[in-house]
Amino acid sequence: MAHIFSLFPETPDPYIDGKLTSDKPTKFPSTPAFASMNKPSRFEGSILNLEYSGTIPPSLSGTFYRIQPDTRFPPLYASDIHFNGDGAVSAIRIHAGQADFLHRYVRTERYNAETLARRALFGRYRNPHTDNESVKGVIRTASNTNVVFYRGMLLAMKEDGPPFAMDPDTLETIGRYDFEGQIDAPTFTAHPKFDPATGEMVCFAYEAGGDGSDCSVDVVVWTIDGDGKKTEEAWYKAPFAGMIHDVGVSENWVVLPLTPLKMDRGRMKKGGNKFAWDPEEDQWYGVVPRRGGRAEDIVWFRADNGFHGHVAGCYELPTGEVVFDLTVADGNVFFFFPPDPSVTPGFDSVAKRNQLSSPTVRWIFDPKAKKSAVEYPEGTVYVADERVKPALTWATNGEFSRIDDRYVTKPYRHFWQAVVDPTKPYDFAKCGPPAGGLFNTLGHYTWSDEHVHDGSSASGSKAEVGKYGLEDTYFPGPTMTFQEPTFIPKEGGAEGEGYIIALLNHLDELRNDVVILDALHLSKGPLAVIHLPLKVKLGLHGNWVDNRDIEAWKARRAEGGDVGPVKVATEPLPWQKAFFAKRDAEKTKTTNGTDH
Ligand SMILES: C=Cc1ccc(O)c(OC)c1
Ligand SMILES: [Fe+2]
Repeated sequence: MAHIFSLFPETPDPYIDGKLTSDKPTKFPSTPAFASMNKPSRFEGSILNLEYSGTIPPSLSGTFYRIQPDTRFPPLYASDIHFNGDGAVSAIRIHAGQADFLHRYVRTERYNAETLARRALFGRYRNPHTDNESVKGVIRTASNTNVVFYRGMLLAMKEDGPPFAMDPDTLETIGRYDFEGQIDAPTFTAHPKFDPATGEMVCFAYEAGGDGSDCSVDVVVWTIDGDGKKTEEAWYKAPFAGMIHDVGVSENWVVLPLTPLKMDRGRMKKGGNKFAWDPEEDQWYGVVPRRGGRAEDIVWFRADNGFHGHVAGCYELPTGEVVFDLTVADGNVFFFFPPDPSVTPGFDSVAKRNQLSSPTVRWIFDPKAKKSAVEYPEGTVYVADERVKPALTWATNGEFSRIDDRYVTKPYRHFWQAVVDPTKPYDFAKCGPPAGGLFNTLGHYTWSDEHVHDGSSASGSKAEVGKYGLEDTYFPGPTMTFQEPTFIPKEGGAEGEGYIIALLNHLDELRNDVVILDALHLSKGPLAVIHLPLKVKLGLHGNWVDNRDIEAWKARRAEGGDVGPVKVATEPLPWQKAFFAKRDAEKTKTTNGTDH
């Protein structure tokens, strides 16, 4: 019998040569970027008392915030990618052994413009040359990569634009946040780091010198103190306009991993990709001082080609050297940014996609290393004379490293990852290709004593310690994958004592659960599995916020509180003012007929 839908007349494909040709498209492209676990969810809503199995630890009281890209309207280009979707935030609120759910989009400028038009107006990922004329000059960030609790607000962040502030209770968007006028750069990282010793936020931006879409090589690093005051701002030149996604922060240094994913203005103007993988380029690490940095204080270390994942820990040795741990894959993880044949002909990074390995790599940098000033077209770049090699490579094969954030800047022993274990069964028949990667396992890694440089030693037996440390994993079954694991500290507990919370993807049912595990004993399996009755989507990053912090800040942010309500940006960014001034000048010129 014919399926009932097949009785409808065939609707014409709204995409011709990959471009959207209809004002009222009725369907998303049928590409993997919009299918399976990544089919747009597009809802907002709330659920009280989610179902769950097991026991939610009664002491847990707080909210797990996480964010996902979730495209709202059929995109202007059929080849659109997951990373271009609108930011949608989930709040999993846990209290007294129960869990509630709230899910809302970030009202960015992009969101508001597209809502008015009821259709997509912004084109390809970070390429304004592909946008509808009506939105030129509008901040185009989708705020879809991280959601961070900062001084009583939630900041939704994506590295191509400024953060947007949301109410942690209602997830209502308050507006664009410019740190009360202190930061007016066009871009801002999605990975700020908080120093638990000082209460400072260390943050940075790349492609920061111009309008945020012009492939600038300028990198800026800021410190905001615990009272919200900007105390440091230092500008540096990178050797090329490439991606700097995550960052390492130690007591005195900041490490900026520059990935060989390169921007190109010419390619962008032709409507092409923002980034292209350069398999012939080095990976670079810029090391800068946390305090009093000047342009000439950066040291750029070069190493053989590699693809940076997320940072685990970063800290200093008694010698003053900086330990920096992150995953580094041996090829292009972002298959949607392939090599540009006009730059590196003959490379096909898509073919290698499913054979990449992604170990945890430790680098040890000497910030005082001998360096040379090298003249590049866009400025002087300070390059270490000696190339660097990994101090060690631990074959963890994961991504989304997280630590106990109370150990940011300090020697640490534990980290967690979403792990790819290809030796485990996978039900391809039920699930198809695993959207977002086969992260079928959660991993907890414990560095062995000789690799923890704080003079302490692990309690208990060392019998199981392998080459670099212990591995403790949880594999739930052949139809499931994980999103990023987030650590929840136990009050007063030692490093690693607490819980891991993560989204679980049911690839067969297209539904999500939220799992809570004992962080130091993943292999025992979840303490609780909270069941969402629906699919959210594949997300990026999340953070746990203790209810006491939320409540304390609510009081401080109240009218009459000691800090007062969040003050969002009131003026356009400098690049927008320049853009509108130029456009107005051009309009006046043509309407006055001064050209004739
Ligand atoms: C995971 C990395 C990453 C890097 C850049 C992005 O724009 C992004 O958007 C979701 C994600
Ligand atoms: Fe990230």
